[in-house]
Amino acid sequence: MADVEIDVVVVGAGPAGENVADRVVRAGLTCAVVEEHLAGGECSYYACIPSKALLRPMDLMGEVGRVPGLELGPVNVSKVLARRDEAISHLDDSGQAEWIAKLPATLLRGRGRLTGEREVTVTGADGAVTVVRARHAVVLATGSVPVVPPVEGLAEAKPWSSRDATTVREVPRRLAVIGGGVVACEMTQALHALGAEETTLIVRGGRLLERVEPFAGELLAEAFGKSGIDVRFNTEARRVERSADGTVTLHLSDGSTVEADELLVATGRRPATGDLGLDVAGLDVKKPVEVDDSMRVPGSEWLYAVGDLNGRNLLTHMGKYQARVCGDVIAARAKGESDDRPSLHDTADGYGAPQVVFTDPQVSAVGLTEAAARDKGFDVRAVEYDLGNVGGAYLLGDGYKGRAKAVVDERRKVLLGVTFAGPGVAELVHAATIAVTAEVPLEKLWHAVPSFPTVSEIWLRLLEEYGL
Ligand SMILES: Cc1cc2nc3c(=O)[nH]c(=O)nc-3n(C[C@H](O)[C@H](O)[C@H](O)COP(=O)(O)OP(=O)(O)OC[C@H]3O[C@@H](n4cnc5c(N)ncnc54)[C@H](O)[C@@H]3O)c2cc1C
Ligand SMILES: NC(=O)c1ccc[n+]([C@@H]2O[C@H](COP(=O)([O-])OP(=O)(O)OC[C@H]3O[C@@H](n4cnc5c(N)ncnc54)[C@H](O)[C@@H]3O)[C@@H](O)[C@H]2O)c1
Repeated sequence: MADVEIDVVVVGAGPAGENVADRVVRAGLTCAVVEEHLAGGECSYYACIPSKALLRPMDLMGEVGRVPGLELGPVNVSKVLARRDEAISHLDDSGQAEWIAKLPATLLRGRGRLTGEREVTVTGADGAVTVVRARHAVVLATGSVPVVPPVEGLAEAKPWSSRDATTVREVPRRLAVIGGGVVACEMTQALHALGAEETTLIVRGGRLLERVEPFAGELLAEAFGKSGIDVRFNTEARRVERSADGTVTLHLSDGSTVEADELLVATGRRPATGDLGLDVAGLDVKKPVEVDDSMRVPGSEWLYAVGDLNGRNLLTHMGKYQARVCGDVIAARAKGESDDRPSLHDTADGYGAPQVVFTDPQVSAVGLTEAAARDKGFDVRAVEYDLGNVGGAYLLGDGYKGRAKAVVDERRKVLLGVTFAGPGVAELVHAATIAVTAEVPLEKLWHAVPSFPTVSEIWLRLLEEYGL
């Protein structure tokens, strides 16, 4: 048994954990990062990167289809999958391991577990055990794992998780998907475009993307329907079975059945708290690890949690933001400096994280929806505008269809949230993020003149709708 003493120990080398290491090392501390699978985490190999690589051809097909004079050729699926494989480095993390080494930080391969105050025990694949003691902080960054609902026969039918969908080698001809959130919508559309001819989406509720403004899910459902994806709202799987020839049969709550070659379950994720030794710190393994705005566990001097594990916002960019706050605050505290500088508090999560759903139409949003703002007691006024009537959008393609909505705090005259749905709206959301998080008064926003003819002219239209 080897013992290591170091300033900071990070458990989990996903985007959040890696960024904590980066920040503490930049500040002059030493750091060890514990990783049991691939350095780079879920995002790099099984989530953001492969899903977006698979969605890009569908995105371009949509664009080309809207511009007369361009021809759409057949999709070469094997080349699309080969590009996906390049994007995920063929599931080889040596590049990331090198990046960690160059920080420099120490990569410890194995499963990390809290075994005492400031102590993590790492068990390698070969059973070798290393006990690592942190002088200043232990940061947990173990991410999240998919949830499989307790439906009769579902687990036995060996459904796909998002990992199977994003690393797909052979696109099933018949695909069924359970869920109506981001993973379900993105992967349904990607796989349908890549050859899943019969695609059925089984949605428990009455709409897609239930956390964003309703019009976004409605536009997406309309596009799904047009492209031949069969969306069944207000429907649940009651029983699932897989026959000897591999066919999966879903018995649905409305009495109908769906047959498919593969079934993707995309019903959300839960924090990866299992076997992490959270009891050592008196924490409940069934819940996300609660943290304060410096990402520290309340009541602890040394334990922090960043990324999906703390349940604030399950998004890579938010995990990395939290990691920057966390790494910097650990360094400040280690040096006896003030930990009260503005950059040492997580305020962005509180505004409502920016997010892009890379479907066609894309959906991008930041801040609060109108309903959420009203629930929080704000004095709200919301304005909407049809994106198809914006010159820059119209020029992007015939029949451009989209919508935007701004939610205004009437008392302070600032934006609480903005949502866009339509082709190519991904890049619009950062301007909205600046307006929302910097609380730019509408009177000032009026002077941020959008270029003509760009889709950004939507800003002018929304402000005019508001009455400026
Ligand atoms: C299909 C899909 C697509 C997505 N697309 C996007 C997107 O486009 N944009 C976006 O912002 N977000 C996206 N997300 C969400 C994003 O993947 C996560 O928010 C992000 O990966 C969280 O980062 P993390 O560092 O907290 O955790 P992870 O990336 O999950 O990394 C955690 C790491 O910890 C390791 N680990 C776990 N337990 C232990 C242990 N006990 N010891 C040692 N190591 C351990 C794991 O092996 C893993 O490497 C997507 C998610 C899915 C499922
Ligand atoms: N582009 C992106 O930013 C992106 C892409 C993919 C995933 N993600 C992140 O990953 C996380 C996980 O995504 P997700 O789509 O799995 O989760 P989600 O929470 O977004 O959606 C889960 C869906 O499953 C449904 N559901 C839950 N339990 C169910 C049950 N028992 N039966 C039937 N339906 C059920 C919900 O109603 C919801 O529609 C999200 O928080 C998301 O932010 C982000």
